[in-house]
Amino acid sequence: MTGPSPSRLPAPAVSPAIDPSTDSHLFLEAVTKNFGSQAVLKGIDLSVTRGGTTAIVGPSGSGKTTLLRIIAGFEAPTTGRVSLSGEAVAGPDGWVPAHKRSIGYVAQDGALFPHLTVGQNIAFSLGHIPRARRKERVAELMTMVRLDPDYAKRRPHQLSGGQQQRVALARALAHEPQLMLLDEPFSALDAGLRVATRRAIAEVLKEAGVTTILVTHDQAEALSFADQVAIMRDGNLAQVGNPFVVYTRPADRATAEFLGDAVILDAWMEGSLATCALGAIPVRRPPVQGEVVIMLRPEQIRIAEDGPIRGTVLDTVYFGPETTVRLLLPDAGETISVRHWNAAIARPGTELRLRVVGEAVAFPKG
Ligand SMILES: Nc1ncnc2c1ncn2[C@@H]1O[C@H](COP(=O)(O)OP(=O)(O)OP(=O)(O)O)[C@@H](O)[C@H]1O
Repeated sequence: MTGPSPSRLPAPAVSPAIDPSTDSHLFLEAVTKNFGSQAVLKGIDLSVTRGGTTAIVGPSGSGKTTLLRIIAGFEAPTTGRVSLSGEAVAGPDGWVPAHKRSIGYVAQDGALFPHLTVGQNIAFSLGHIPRARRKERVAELMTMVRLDPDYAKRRPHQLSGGQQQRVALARALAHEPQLMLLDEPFSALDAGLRVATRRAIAEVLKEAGVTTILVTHDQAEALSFADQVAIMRDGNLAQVGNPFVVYTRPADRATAEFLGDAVILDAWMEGSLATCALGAIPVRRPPVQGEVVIMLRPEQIRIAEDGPIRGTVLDTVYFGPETTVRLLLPDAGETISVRHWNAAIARPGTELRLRVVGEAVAFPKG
């Protein structure tokens, strides 16, 4: 058995002191926030690249909105620093008020003025340009967010939820912010509209080259929208990384389970192989040797006629494109869930053969 060498230990998910890279647009350093005796943010370090898209995702109450409000300048941090393009905007080195930070903000419900028309809502943020130019600019902004400029005469309630969110985005884009903050802007939309609106808004912001931060509690939204995902838990960032890395190599078990379905199994780590109910599975950079728990995503466990592992179907849940199949592994006495496209493959009691593809992630036990 080979012991873990220091070089094989995983790098810390969030380094304690991130250097602001030259293209860093937003830089947070050890940001904390207390409300009375409640510590809501406990030391946030985050660097956001210019023109990049970051999603802050986490369970309700983890501090996401508070962090966004600190970035916007609606709240001051208790300790720590916030810099925009290298300039201190909050903390001991300076304070720049919200309206001078070149930041746009789109709230969950869009917060449009119901008594104004769509055009007037958008023009509300156009005080800086001559009156004669405003109508034309409203039409430009509406085209930019893929809305028919004829809708300018309508009132917000005469538009769909997704269209209203695009108006809110157009209004937020009107003063040409360099940074756009989106606070759960899609959560009130139904599933289909949500995906379409999300895609449209992501495209608009990318085309405009606006750095974007999206707050969401929906992990699929975070993974699909952003090029950097920051997972927030209980006032800390549990992990920051690109969507593929955080999904396939979560920093800890809670992050693994938050980001999607996870198959968690007890295992014995020896070298780079973890022996568990599914056999010996390769693990990249095992954190320790001996007793561990390992994590696989359900899509890594394939139903295959020649698979080496036996599983007996306990039950299935049908989701349309996919069926979740719960299986008992009789040799190990453990239960796991896998996914398969063919709902007809598995009736309770059927014995299936399984094969694991790819690597598992191991976490120290306990
Ligand atoms: N102005 C405030 N005064 C006192 N407590 C506050 C204030 N704002 C937020 N909190 C508390 O801070 C904690 C984090 O709230 P926050 O809204 O940042 O969480 P969140 O992750 O955005 O949650 P959700 O997803 O439910 O919106 C909560 O316990 C909340 O009650």
